[in-house]
Amino acid sequence: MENHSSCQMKIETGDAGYVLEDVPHLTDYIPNLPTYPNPLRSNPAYSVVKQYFVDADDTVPQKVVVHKDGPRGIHFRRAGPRQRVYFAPDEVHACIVTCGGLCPGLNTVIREIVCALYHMYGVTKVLGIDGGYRGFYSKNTITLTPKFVNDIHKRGGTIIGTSRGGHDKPKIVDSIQDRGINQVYIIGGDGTQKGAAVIYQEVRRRGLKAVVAGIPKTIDNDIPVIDKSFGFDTAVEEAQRAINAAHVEAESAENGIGVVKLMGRYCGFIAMYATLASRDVDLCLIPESPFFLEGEGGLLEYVEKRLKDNGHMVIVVAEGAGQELLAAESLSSATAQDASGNKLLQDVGLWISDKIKAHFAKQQSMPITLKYIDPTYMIRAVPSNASDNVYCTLLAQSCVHGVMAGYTGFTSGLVNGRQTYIPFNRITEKQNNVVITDRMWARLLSSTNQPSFLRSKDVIEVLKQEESPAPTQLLDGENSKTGGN
Ligand SMILES: Nc1ncnc2c1ncn2[C@@H]1O[C@H](COP(=O)(O)OP(=O)(O)OP(=O)(O)O)[C@@H](O)[C@H]1O
Ligand SMILES: O=P(O)(O)OC[C@H]1O[C@](O)(CO)[C@@H](O)[C@@H]1O
Ligand SMILES: [Mg+2]
Repeated sequence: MENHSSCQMKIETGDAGYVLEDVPHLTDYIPNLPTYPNPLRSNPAYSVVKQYFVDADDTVPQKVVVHKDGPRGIHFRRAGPRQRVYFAPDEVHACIVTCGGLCPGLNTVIREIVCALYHMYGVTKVLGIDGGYRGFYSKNTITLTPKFVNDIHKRGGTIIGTSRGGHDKPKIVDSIQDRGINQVYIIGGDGTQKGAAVIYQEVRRRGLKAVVAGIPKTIDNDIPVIDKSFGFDTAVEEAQRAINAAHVEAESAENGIGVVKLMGRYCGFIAMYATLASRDVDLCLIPESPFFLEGEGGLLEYVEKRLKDNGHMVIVVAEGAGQELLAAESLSSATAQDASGNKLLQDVGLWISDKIKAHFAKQQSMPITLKYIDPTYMIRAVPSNASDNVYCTLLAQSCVHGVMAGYTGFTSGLVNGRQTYIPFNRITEKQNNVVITDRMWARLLSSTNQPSFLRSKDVIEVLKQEESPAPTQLLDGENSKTGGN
């Protein structure tokens, strides 16, 4: 087996096209570190479990659909407890930070990191960094104990606060170094993981024995490689309440239309799944699929037809959909950004509602009643549901096992149903989005019976994008992991 190791990438290749995209380890830059037997060996809950410890050579394939002569493809290191650990319990000084927007399950992840450290590894020094990255250098810390976090999984939000912007590398790493922190757990989305990668590089450059690990968070589901992000199921479930309300309102009026705007800045996973789950939706609009309003085959024509056929309709629109149409009409700047540099969006739900109202007002022959429901923040501010709670628990425990085993510069993530350690660069190199030529979007189109709105120039554009996949991409339809094919 060949080994190509560098500060950036640690890649091992094997027979039949096997590739291990490994994660860094403390010993890559600090030699001769002492190791200790894993305390789980004497933990009555685990010592009886056969093969509880993960074999050092266990890896998980990114691609599970293979062809007879195809390469075995990229693998990631399997997560789980190792026989030996690189920290003595009383040596550990851990901290947890949450960054970016809220997501159901944040508190569960915090709770389970604290409890895994305490109960599995005997660690008793765990700090919460208050209010995202900027909290490292501008706020006091919060002491986290199992008692303090006991009930927090029942609450939405994050008990340690979050923020956008404020990623000041030298100040953050100074704070880690000055406080003697040697385990940094960073929970957040794509931006946060980019920030974590930068912190890891600086910690390594300074030669600190401090592990930096990420846990992916985003209800948008825009993080690549992983099966799906925690909180996504909860958000889709919560979105049903808004869609149900829109349906009830629409059904009860003559030519009733319910419009629901859901989150999804650059990708439409929440809208797509909420639509598929509901069956009451007649039209779903997402950022990945362009649409147009006027003329033959346009949105307004479809709305008219649907009302004539069925008397009412429900429209679900992801917040990032149709932004180019709004920008073309708007006088305000389309380049406005939040503190992290994310594009600030215009209200597509309001815009589309106004367009539909204006269209039917002009016609006069068909009076409509339109109700616009915007549950945007409601679907992410709720506590996580039962399955997300279990998912969060496994993610948090897997991350703690990896950190105790001395791995660093990684994000914990579920790949094909297995917990793995993924190098930061694989998580940050691109964003996940709905592939509109995949089966899942076709399923949606056939469930709503909506037109695809694709004109020949859009089809050419989509096909062009498909022909030039990212160089590292081996998977067919990898981007549409959620729901699979
Ligand atoms: N390229 C980057 N380098 C360093 N830090 C970054 C980078 N991008 C974002 N960050 C920092 O990461 C934090 C979170 O980023 P952001 O607000 O984009 O949310 P996110 O983690 O992507 O989560 P979500 O989009 O799901 O809400 C912010 O504090 C931001 O300053
Ligand atoms: O108002 P905030 O906190 O910036 O968050 C809004 C954004 O956060 C997300 O939920 C996650 O990125 C997006 O869907 C949304 O655009
Ligand atoms: Mg983001």
